[in-house]
Amino acid sequence: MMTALTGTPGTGKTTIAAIFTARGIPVVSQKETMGPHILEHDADRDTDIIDEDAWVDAFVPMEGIIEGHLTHLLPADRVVVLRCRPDILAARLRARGYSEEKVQENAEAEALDAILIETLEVHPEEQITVIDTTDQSPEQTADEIEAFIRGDAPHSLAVPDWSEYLGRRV
Ligand SMILES: Nc1ncnc2c1ncn2[C@@H]1O[C@H](COP(=O)(O)OP(=O)(O)O)[C@@H](O)[C@H]1O
Repeated sequence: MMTALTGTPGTGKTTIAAIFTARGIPVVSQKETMGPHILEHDADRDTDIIDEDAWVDAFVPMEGIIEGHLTHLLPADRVVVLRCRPDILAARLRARGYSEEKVQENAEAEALDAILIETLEVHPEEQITVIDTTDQSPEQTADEIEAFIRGDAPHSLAVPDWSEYLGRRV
């Protein structure tokens, strides 16, 4: 079974991956699988542009967890969408040294439910669970994800309403 761990940058994917690794549950990062599909490096945005369709088409489904903000596009059996309230997300990204432009862009995408909407276009609802990390510890989030993967917790599509953050700086 393959589980995709996705979410807007700053929602906690890397932090959760580190917790799983420490617990002896290996996590593969999407970056490790994208090498052959990098088209160019966008120096201004410090990010690689990848051929997403070619990456998805070539992806050989694996056992375990794959982490990254595009992994919901993969043929995963389950998808965990991490969420974070836009103003808290902005604070996390600023602490990481992101430019203000990238902070606002990601906070807006989170307020718009952008990744969740994409996930719903690719996967049936029962494969998807949404976890709001705003007010909980990374350990708690990792516990919830483990329970969902084991089949001990039902999926949840409880979507927070962050529309008040739309169209304004956070
Ligand atoms: N419940 C939580 N789950 C995951 N990360 C959290 C949580 N609460 C706070 N954080 C913090 O949010 C930040 C998330 O950053 P990171 O894991 O790099 O996100 P991503 O990989 O999604 O870009 C970290 O500083 C982490 O400590």
